[in-house]
Amino acid sequence: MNSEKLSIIKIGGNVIDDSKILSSFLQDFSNLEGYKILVHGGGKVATRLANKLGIETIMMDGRRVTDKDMLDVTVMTYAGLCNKNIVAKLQSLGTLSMGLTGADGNSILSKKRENSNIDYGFVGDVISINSSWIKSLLEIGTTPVFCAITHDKKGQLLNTNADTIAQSLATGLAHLFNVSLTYCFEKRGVLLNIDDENSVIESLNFNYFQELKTKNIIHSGMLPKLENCFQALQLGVKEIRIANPEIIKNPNLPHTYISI
Ligand SMILES: Nc1ncnc2c1ncn2[C@@H]1O[C@H](COP(=O)(O)OP(=O)(O)O)[C@@H](O)[C@H]1O
Ligand SMILES: CC(=O)N[C@@H](CCC(=O)OP(=O)(O)O)C(=O)O
Repeated sequence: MNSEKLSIIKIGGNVIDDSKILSSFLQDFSNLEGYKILVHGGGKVATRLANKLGIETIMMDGRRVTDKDMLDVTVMTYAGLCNKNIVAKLQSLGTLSMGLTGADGNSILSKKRENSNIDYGFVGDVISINSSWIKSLLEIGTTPVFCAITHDKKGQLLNTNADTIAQSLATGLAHLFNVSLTYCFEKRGVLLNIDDENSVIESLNFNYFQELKTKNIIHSGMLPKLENCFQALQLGVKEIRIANPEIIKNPNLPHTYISI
């Protein structure tokens, strides 16, 4: 194992949607030393665009049901609008970055979801990542910026939850780097009371997660996020945090540390 540190940071739709928060985050991300990868969602932006086009949004357990029309919306939004805006801003900050879908460099291979009670449509579950290619990008000084689109290597693009993309990259690179994974969103961390920013759960393990899920204290988009965290820990990722984007600049701010 290479002891070199790799920081994988994921930002969600609410961060991307607020230009002030996004700019401030990208400045901090640019200042971050060492190997790094940015993963972004953009669910909120896709929902808004779909709405403008008269396409209904259906979310099940925090995941988007993606028919052909919705797939087009998500590809345009995530791989186009969001990804290219972020990459352009990073270039302006002096970070040599490259925007990628999973099809680019065959970097993230996935499989259309089957065997689910719900027909999610064109939603992909990650099978593998092209870790050696991603490593070489990092080694030539490039910062990859991944969006939430993958492919099946048969010519089909698939919509994949951005939290899962971050987790798959983290686990797929854990044999090559000392990986830390940070999920940034609009709140300070996982909260005991969603309306109280001061109720951050500082440490969350799997049993406590199950308890809070049963009590509906953790729900919606937080469910796939945490499921991804526990999977990543089992597969060798060393450090996982859920936090506000401010954590990048100030690691001592309250946040949620995930453990098995
Ligand atoms: N206990 C909780 N603490 C914090 N957020 C929670 C909790 N339970 C549910 N959530 C919801 O999860 C959302 C984060 O998930 P999601 O929207 O998928 O994140 P992202 O912005 O990273 O895409 C929060 O905006 C919040 O509405
Ligand atoms: C299958 C699935 O749910 N894909 C997500 C991908 C984007 C995403 O994850 O965006 P956030 O991080 O902003 O939520 C979606 O289309 O909403």
